[in-house]
Amino acid sequence: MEKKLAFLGPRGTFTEEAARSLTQDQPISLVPYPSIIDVLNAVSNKEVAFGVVPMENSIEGTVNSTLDWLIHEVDLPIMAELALPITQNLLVAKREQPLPLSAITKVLSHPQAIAQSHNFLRENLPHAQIEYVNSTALAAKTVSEHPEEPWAAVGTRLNVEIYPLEFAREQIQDYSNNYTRFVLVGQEPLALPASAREKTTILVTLPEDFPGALYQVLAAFAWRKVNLSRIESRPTKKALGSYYFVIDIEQKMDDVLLPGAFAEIEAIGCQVRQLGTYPFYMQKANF
Ligand SMILES: O=C(O)C(=O)C[C@]1(C(=O)O)C=C[C@@H](O)C=C1
Repeated sequence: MEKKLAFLGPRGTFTEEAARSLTQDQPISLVPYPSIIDVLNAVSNKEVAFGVVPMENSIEGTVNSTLDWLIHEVDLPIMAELALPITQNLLVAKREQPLPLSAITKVLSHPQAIAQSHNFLRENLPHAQIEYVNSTALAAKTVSEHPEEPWAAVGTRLNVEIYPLEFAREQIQDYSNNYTRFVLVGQEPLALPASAREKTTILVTLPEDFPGALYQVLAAFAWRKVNLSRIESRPTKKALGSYYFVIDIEQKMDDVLLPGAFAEIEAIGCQVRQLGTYPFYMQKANF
């Protein structure tokens, strides 16, 4: 039976692009889900074997719902990561007379996409109301279904091929070097292409009232010359001021260095949980 992969839908999201790229040529059917949480729950409940969700954007930072759900609500390994170049476009329903920017009353999109285009929107559409929705493609679909309304969506080029839409303006993101990292999670192994870069992500909980604990955690990696590429704190949700540290390590899990570092960190009273050890891919931009 063909395996299924859940992605943040509807059709036409950046997440769909990432999912297609990660599963090229494999007999896997892609199924859209309405939210990041629905994707992760579908994998966790074994409705589908795999899921792809956004994890971090180079302009706006971490997608908190992804990280928090992986930490608190489901226990799914990260199996791969893909960084995709992101270009945002202003899309309007196809009509006989083009809609001038000054006539647009409402702009719909995902909060990350709006945040990536703040300057453009403030300068060109200062009077338009902003409406946040679950994905860029949902915004695009909604705008295409209401051609009578002077609305616009911020989203991918792919939407113009899927829905009856046209470009009001192309490439409206505030910074050209805009990337989003997407992660593949799953319940079973998947054959993935080899990659020159591998990563391991861990979650570290510090003991209370231990001065210098974070310093010691970092020291365990530093003296082993293990490269870290991200350290992020997220609330444990148990008390104000209590945090987890999510750490990305630039190598895959091995038998010596990382177990040694984790044992050293645990010896000072920290807890270490592995969120995944996986290949990392990066798609080149043609901005
Ligand atoms: O709405 C989409 O198209 C998504 O795939 C989500 C998402 C995100 O959550 O960051 C993905 C990439 C872009 O950064 C904007 C939105």
